[in-house]
Amino acid sequence: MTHLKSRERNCCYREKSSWTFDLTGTSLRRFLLRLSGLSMARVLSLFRPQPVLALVSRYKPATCKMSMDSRARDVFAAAVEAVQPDAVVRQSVERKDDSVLISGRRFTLKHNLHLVGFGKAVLGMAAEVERMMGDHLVDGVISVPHGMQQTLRQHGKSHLLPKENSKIQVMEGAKHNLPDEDALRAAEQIKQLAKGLTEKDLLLVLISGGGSALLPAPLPPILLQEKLDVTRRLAAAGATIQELNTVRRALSVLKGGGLAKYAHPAQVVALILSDVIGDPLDLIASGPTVRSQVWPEEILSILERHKLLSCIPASVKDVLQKLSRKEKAEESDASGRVLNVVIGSNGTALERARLRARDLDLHPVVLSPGVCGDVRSVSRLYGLLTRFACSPGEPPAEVAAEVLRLGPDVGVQSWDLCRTMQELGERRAGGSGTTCLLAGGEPTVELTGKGRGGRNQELALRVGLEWSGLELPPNGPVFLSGGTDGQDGPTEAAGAIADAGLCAEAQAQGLDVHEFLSNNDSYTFFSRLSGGKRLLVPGLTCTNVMDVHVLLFPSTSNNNKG
Ligand SMILES: Nc1ncnc2c1ncn2[C@@H]1O[C@H](COP(=O)(O)OP(=O)(O)OP(=O)(O)O)[C@@H](O)[C@H]1O
Ligand SMILES: O=C(O)[C@H](O)CO
Repeated sequence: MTHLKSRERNCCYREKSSWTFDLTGTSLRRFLLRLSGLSMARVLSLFRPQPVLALVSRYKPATCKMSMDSRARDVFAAAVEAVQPDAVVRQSVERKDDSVLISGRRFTLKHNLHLVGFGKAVLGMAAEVERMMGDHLVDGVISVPHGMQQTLRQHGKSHLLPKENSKIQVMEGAKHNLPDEDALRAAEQIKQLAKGLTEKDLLLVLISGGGSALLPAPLPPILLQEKLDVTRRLAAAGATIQELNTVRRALSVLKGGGLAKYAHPAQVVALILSDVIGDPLDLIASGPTVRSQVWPEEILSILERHKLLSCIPASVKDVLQKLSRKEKAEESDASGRVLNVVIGSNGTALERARLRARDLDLHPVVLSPGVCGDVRSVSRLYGLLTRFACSPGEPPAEVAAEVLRLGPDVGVQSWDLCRTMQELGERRAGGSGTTCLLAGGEPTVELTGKGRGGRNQELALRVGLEWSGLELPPNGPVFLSGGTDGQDGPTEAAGAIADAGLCAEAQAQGLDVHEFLSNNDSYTFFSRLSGGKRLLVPGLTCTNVMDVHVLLFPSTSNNNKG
């Protein structure tokens, strides 16, 4: 590897880190040939459809010096690859002769398997289930985002599509992540499939983020439009996903355990790719396989908190009144025949990112998979941790105190903050090389402007701003924030990368960081800055476990070595 020219090296890594390159291209083959000394035949055999990063990661670039930016991108790509829909199914479902093992339980297959699914990642999950189960799969219906199949084909991800003549009916709907008539029809089909099952049947339910919008079934007499209005107003008023899905559950036929009830007496196994902090089963896609008690008072208090009580439709009030009357009467024993299994989460992504960081000769430190709160507080946290990790001299005591004070605002426990600061402190004192701080979660942005952006790009920009006044090593730090679904808000980017020179570079190019921030225009900012080189654009990833943050700190004792 050492004999590769530096331009060629950079080119290889740029391609690898953005993991969208064309595998039929020649540059990666050349790279592998030179790097590994493998025969041409062996290298060509590696170019079968398989996860790109897994392929490249076998060839650890031991002596090659990647830029900080490339390493951050590479670690993010590894995080996303760990939660690819087909991979998470393969890792959690084991087919053994005529049975299937899931989470330590064995289920007998007798051409009795049925499948339903809803969410942004279930297409690839369903395709994998069909491949594994063969003839035992009798039928299936999945509800996926509008345009998903076409997009997968265009992105060369046909392996995530069910085969031709598949037994699975794919229904697309919920344009812009909002329930619509198409999604309503899909929900009805799913309900009918579940309703027809007997005790001999096994129903696999595939669930991932975006599932709530893809499985709308309002309780009569509520109309779809009325339910949509309520959830839309709640979201616009800043309701949390917990509040939003608590309300959705109460107003829905299938959410909050409704689907499992319809499938009774069949055995139900739900495979869940979590996109909610803490992986709460009853909230992910509003928990269609998790029986939950509805307390009308709770719903009313959520609506009151967001000043929406006066504008809820009569049909919603009607349903809430009826619920309070027959609250207990409706309990069913369906839950005894239901197994809910989380098969992938932000934690899964962070764990793979940690391993990849090690491969890249970084020293990984995992902060938490539960970072939330306003991006201003989160960027403040990362600014403080940067001072703690790499400002010259001993970190002032007030930095640690402020980090701990911020904990509740950003959803991170004191224990995790202390452990992280201890590790960063030890690295400061003795470690050489680069530290890789990893975190995940879903911060929020208070939208006040009319620009284009997303929470990841806004967070990266704010971290760059935090760093602008600090005295930092010349070769770092670098911060990457990216949405694992490949889309940050309504933009083509998944996120962006910041470094300590970001603000100065912006100023030199006539871009006013504060102006872009106050207009929530982070995408326009990063697109204009240096030809968009700091944007993270992996394209559609077909998965979703919230966001991943990668913060690289160069060693303070070794500033010039990176
Ligand atoms: N101009 C903007 N600048 C910053 N953030 C924005 C902007 N526009 C939208 N957002 C944020 O983007 C988020 C919506 O993004 P997105 O469509 O990726 O949904 P999501 O929350 O990731 O949904 P899911 O979990 O289903 O993927 C909201 O948190 C919203 O505040
Ligand atoms: O679909 C939903 O409800 C959200 O993505 C959370 O799971």
